[in-house]
Amino acid sequence: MRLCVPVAASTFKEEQNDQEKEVDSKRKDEVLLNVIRPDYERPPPPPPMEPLYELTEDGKVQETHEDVYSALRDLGYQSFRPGQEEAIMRILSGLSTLVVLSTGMGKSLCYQLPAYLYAQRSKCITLVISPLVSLMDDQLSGLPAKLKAACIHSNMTMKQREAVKSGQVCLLLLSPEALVGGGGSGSGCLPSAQELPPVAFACIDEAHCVSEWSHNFRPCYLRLCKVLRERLGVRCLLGLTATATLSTALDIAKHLEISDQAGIAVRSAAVPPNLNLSVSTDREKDQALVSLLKGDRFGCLDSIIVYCTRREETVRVAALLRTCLQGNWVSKIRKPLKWQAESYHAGLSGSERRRVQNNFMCGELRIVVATVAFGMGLDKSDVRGIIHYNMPKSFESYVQEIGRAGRDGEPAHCHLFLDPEGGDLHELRRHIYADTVDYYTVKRLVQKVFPACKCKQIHQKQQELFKVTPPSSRDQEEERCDWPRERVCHTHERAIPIQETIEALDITEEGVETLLCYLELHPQRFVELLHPTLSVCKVSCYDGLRQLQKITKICPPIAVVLARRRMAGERVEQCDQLEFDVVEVADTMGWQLPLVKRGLRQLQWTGGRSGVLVEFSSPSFYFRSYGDLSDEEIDRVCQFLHKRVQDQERTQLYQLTACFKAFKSVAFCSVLSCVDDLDESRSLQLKSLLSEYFDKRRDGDHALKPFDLEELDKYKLLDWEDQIRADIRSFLSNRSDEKFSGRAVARIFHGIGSPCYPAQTYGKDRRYWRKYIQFDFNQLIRLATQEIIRFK
Ligand SMILES: Nc1ncnc2c1ncn2[C@@H]1O[C@H](COP(=O)(O)OP(=O)(O)OP(=O)(O)O)[C@@H](O)[C@H]1O
Repeated sequence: MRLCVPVAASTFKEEQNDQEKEVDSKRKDEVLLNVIRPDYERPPPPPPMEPLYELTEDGKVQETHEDVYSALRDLGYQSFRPGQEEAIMRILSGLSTLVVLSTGMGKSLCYQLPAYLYAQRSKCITLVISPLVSLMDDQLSGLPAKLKAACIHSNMTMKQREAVKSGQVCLLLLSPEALVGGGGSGSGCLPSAQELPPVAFACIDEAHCVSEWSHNFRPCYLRLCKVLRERLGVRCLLGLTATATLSTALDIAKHLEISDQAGIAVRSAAVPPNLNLSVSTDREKDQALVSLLKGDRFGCLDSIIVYCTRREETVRVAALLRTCLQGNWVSKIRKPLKWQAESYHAGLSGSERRRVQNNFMCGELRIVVATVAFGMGLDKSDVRGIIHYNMPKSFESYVQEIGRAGRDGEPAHCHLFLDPEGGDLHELRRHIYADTVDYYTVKRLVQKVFPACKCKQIHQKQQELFKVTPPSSRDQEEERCDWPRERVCHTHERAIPIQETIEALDITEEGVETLLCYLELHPQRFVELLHPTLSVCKVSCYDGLRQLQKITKICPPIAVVLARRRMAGERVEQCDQLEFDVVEVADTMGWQLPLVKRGLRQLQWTGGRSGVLVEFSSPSFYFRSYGDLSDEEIDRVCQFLHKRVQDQERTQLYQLTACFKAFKSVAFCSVLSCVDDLDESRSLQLKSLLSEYFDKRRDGDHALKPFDLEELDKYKLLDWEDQIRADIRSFLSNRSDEKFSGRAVARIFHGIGSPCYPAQTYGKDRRYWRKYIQFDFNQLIRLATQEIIRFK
């Protein structure tokens, strides 16, 4: 916490002496509560590294130097692929850059070559932030021999850590979590900025996760750029992604602070030319799939991935294929039956998943029937076919998934089965609704995030004390403008327990984190997110009451906790155990949390084993937030958050619907029209629809026009309203001892599990679970809310 009351650190000692002189205990408590240490300043980040090449006088990137070509040869390549040279020269000139290139087009070289050249000039390191820890080892082994690299993980040996610190590696791979949690906060595994060699630049792989408008926004990614700049002093950032619409690319560029148009280095065609695409709307999908795999186009292909949305379906379809493709000859050799098709999903054990993946990688397994869990970072260049048994959730996902075929540039085939009734559409809409929250929930979270502080009263008292005329004119002026330019409160550190919040609000951890991120992204920076921490401290004194009194004298945080309890009227003399929110105590005192925690832990060891046990528990969201927001401002914050959630929902519905319509427009009624020959013109038509989608700038108008959705809703709520209401009433009376919100009921009728209403429990009652999946979710909420009110 910043200063609330200007009392210097030395004053604390004086006040402590006062305590020892046994002054009136009430006075002591007040003193303790007002003790503030000077504000803690984080060590400044190291200065950014000088770029290898200066810009020309007119601010342009220089011509490519001979050193760069020679480095290219050192890494085993003869020439650049499109886009690589521009991106590499920008990074070597210290300019942040975003590279949007299809899968397999060679994005990795854009960080490998500059990392190599920077490390040749001086001892330095390049950070590569990659989302999947499980893939890092594969990534390491695939690097050119000349690049010394390491990856950060929790079980790194001392020797490996030392190698990183002493600059023996030039590339360091790490997950976003390892970065955001490390480098100064003390909780991650990345050495702090002071221990690391200078960072040449940082590369963010899968950079679309940075954009809140992306199909795959990950809250942790948002904090990356901030941490890289503020803690590690990195100025030059390289973003890599294969799937970003122009809008998303521009948004990522904003996060990377790329100001010039040239910063978005390359945008290749959304779909590589060697992929041949087709779509069909067969009613008998199983039969159609078997016909496709027996036909001329797919029958001779060796490596095929079939994507399904649901895990159970992957198992069923794999079994179907094993049966139906029995005795079917494939291209080169007749494979033993068990290698024909296997399923893969995140619910399988690690060893089972590895077995399937390895068999597929070495060409012994022909078909993997998988959920999207399969294929991320798959380094198999000769996958020849991708079949979507269900529709993907967006164009981005589609492009990413088909991009796993034909990475060697040879022709590959992709087919999508589209449910003509829109069944997949309803299934996918459930996932979107699962993430949304209502205004009431938003408000409850906001109240937890911005509890009122006393800064305003203290400030007013100070002004009265020093007879400062209140700056009424300034206040009035501030009232007129949108938000106050300066706040009396300089924010406080707070923690809200993760599990308790999830249960109280019935939102997932990721959902809460996303809302907190939106608050951080707001121009007012309402919160500053810190790495999650254990916020509850329990101190137990085995030697009884007197021991607690004794440690009060040597541990100011304990003294503060007791003082506050005494002031609240509690009889603390009887205590031999204390439990408190350590974040709140540290904030009240203006002390750094790690210092307070360390001090408390040391109580266990004062003079050998002390008979004091100190335990920390309750993993919590940890952040700084204001405490002086007025009621009206709190309402505005809620409105802002709720609108953001609704916009996000509309964007995703837009993407989903746009996807469905586009696929439908190029679909054959039956797969038989494309089992043997490809219809080139329809394949090109779909590619151009995809390009149009990726190139179109939506200028914040992500919203779906209402009629777009209604058009797709075959089932009109009005025709079914009485039946739905009756079912809601029956559900409520069957569970009359439980409390439900309209949203909770709508989720159950859509088959969406949530922390308080899990699928494992509520999914068992098939009378209600998933019953009205085809109806509009928001209308179901409305009906359910009305019935709940009537039911009361
Ligand atoms: N300039 C080049 N000349 C020849 N081959 C190259 C060149 N650049 C990259 N490659 C090769 O292209 C293949 C794909 O490269 P890379 O893995 O970097 O693609 P990517 O765009 O990162 O793909 P993904 O999106 O799947 O991660 C690799 O085998 C790599 O060696």
